[in-house]
Amino acid sequence: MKRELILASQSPRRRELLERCHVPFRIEVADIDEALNPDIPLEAAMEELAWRKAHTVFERHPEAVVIGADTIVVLERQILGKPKDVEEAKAMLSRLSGKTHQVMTGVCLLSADQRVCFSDVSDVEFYPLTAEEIDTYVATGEPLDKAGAYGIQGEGFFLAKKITGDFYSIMGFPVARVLRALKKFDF
Ligand SMILES: Cc1cn([C@H]2C[C@H](O)[C@@H](COP(=O)(O)OP(=O)(O)OP(=O)(O)O)O2)c(=O)[nH]c1=O
Repeated sequence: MKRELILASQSPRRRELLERCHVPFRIEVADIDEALNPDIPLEAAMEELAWRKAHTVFERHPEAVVIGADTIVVLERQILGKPKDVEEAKAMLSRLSGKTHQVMTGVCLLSADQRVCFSDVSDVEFYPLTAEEIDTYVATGEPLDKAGAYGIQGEGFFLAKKITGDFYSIMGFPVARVLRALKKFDF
């Protein structure tokens, strides 16, 4: 039996990257509390959060294959999520300036008979940023819906000096790894 594929994400980046896989899918957003479990290692907590997103939608469609994902930025063991306003975006970028941080993405694929969850970590080194560069970038509006207040794929291209890891995972979706994991599912 062929199953329907559902992406449980409102992220336009995840939709765009899954579209590259040439597999039919639709989107249904899981509106959940995105708090991370502080009692387990961060990688495991990211996988659990991705699982919660996928499972919320899977409960409504138990015949489907559902994908959930979540992305955070980690600087010196502190988590940077999405900035709540322009001031917080500027503060986040000032903290990231001249340093190396991690971008962690948790992914979970779920069906009635299978569950594949993993997390993927990349290192990103930023150039030292001037206050003017930060102000100009924040004025584009791009940082506000993004973990760590930047989008490497967009106007934020000028921030990073070095990336070690999967570029697409930094965008929010390690698409090659997801496609490989999807091959185990019948849909
Ligand atoms: C670091 C970084 C993050 N991001 C984005 C990816 C994610 O959309 C966002 C992190 O927020 P998430 O909570 O992972 O995702 P979301 O709220 O956009 O969607 P949903 O919860 O429904 O799945 O930051 C970029 O687009 N580029 C980058 O370089």
